[in-house]
Amino acid sequence: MELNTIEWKKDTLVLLDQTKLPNDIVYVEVQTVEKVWDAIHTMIVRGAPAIGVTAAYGVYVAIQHFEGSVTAAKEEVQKQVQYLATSRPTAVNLFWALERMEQKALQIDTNDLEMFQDILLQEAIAIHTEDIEINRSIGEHLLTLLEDGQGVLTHCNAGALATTKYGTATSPFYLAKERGMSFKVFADETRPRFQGAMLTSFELFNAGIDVTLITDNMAATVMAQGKVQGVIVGCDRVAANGDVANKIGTLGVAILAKYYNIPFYVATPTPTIDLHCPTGADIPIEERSVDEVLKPTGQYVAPADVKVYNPSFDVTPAALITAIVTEKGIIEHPTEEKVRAIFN
Ligand SMILES: CSC[C@H]1O[C@H](OP(=O)(O)O)[C@H](O)[C@@H]1O
Repeated sequence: MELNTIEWKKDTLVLLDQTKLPNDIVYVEVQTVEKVWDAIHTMIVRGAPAIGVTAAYGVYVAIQHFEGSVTAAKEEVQKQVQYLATSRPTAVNLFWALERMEQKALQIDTNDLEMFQDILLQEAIAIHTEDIEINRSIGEHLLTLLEDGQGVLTHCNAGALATTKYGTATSPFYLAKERGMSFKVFADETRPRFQGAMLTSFELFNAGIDVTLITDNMAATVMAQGKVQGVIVGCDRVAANGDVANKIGTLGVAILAKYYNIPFYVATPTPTIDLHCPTGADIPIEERSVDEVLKPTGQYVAPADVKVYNPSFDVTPAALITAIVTEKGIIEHPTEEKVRAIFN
């Protein structure tokens, strides 16, 4: 069953509604910039790279039916870029994509509105197609760090559903299957939104990849039992010094990996590296609704009025990271100097 996280089809943005998985496969047409904002904010589409690609299309959707001068259209682009930037705060891919679309718009030298609109659409499509190659390349680099048959633990969903194909952390699993290799993947459920259970175990099982779902409190056990020889996670923003913001719970897994001397890899598209962000302490961490914790599947699992703290991400310091694995290469034992060098 081929699932498309994001599609540009018949001049319309179509998103797989990830809030309905794994029970229902529902695609939604997103035809206004407000609905693009809502799709990102409510996590119909989620995952740093997928958020970036969706935002890029969102900029085009905002002026798709615009009427007026190109100058006015450019002003509208700038206004809607600012609006889309408020949809979620942590994944830097959102801001990277919006900045790229805005710069493209401002550089277009034409008074022909249709030409202006088409050039912007082509830029969004380019961001979309580039994501596929980035993910495949990350997978190739990760495969050089792994051995066929190893147990690999992953947290949250940095899979095909978080991107446009392959995923980032899951890319080596898909490439391995194409080549007759196989890893034993352990996907933890990843409360409170259960991306590991609802998305990662779903997409890998659907792809015929060996995946075992574990609860969030089992990472230490599978490591202690020698079932895990590597950890691969995604990321939402990498600071210039190599600190990484990723789904809440990542820090705990990194600490356990350090204790059990298990390599901890962060699969990182370079658009997720924010050189303007000096350290992990400077990364804005999204806090989401208390209802995500109180009633994760609709029924209360705690008193309705109890206090809840629900940061959606945490920060793993560079010292706990064995390597940041990008499409451009591997940054072993990341430091600011090494992170900046990947762009040279
Ligand atoms: C390659 S996806 C990166 C990242 O995004 C996920 O967060 P969310 O599901 O809230 O968008 C998770 O942190 C993944 O690791």
